[in-house]
Amino acid sequence: MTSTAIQVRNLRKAYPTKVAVADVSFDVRAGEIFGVLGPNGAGKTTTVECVAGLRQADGGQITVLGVDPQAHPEAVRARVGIQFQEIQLRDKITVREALAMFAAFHADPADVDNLIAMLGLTDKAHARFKTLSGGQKQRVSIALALIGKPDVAILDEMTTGLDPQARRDVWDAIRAVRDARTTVLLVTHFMEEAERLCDRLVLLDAGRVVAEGTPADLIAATPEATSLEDVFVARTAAQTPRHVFA
Ligand SMILES: Nc1ncnc2c1ncn2[C@@H]1O[C@H](COP(=O)(O)OP(=O)(O)OP(=O)(O)O)[C@@H](O)[C@H]1O
Repeated sequence: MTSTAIQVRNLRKAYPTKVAVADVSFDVRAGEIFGVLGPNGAGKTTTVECVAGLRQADGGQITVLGVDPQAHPEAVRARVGIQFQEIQLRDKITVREALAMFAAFHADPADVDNLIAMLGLTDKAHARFKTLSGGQKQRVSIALALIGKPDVAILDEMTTGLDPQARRDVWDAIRAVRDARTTVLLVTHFMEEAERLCDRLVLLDAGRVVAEGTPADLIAATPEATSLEDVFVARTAAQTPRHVFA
């Protein structure tokens, strides 16, 4: 039987001027790649920040690996790897040094060189962080999320700024992570990424769930849709596909 890694029930989060998450519920099964999709401002980042215990929700219940991240954020963060959109590292540190430094914070870290190879950074292992391209820095941030061998990895816009080949390399790496039994919660704007990579996904719009299922199920359930992008346009208030990539 497949177990549930993450359960979100009736999540609500309002900022002083905006209800970011009105009512969001979904289940993520252990060992799957689960996507959180939606137009700009749909509440994706706020949702995953609440799941990670980085933000206090106003209502609803969340469990991650059986633990409430709102009540016990430290316990959840010990088992969850989070990719930060902007990583701050000293300019002179090398890729390998950075990963080794973060590995030292964990009792049973991943092998630094394997992780570097998995993310296609072997020839940059001894390069200083400041000399890396945006895409290479992005891959370092993914490696840092995985260094503690987390049971759950939360990746927010992980391939933004990557060229098509680098994006495909990262997809392969994420599949390898999933195949090694890590559950992956993925926020993405890229419909092709979601279609190819996600086992299941939830589509948010204006802080609510408008669709949930496998990419194939969602396409089949939407009249005249032949791609996830068609589903996105049909089910959200996004006016044109261009909005998706804004
Ligand atoms: N700290 C904050 N204070 C006030 N409003 C915020 C804050 N963070 C987010 N918001 C607003 O809440 C809404 C949801 O934001 P959130 O970042 O969760 O959406 P998102 O789906 O991740 O958007 P994007 O795709 O643009 O990153 C947006 O309207 C955003 O402007």
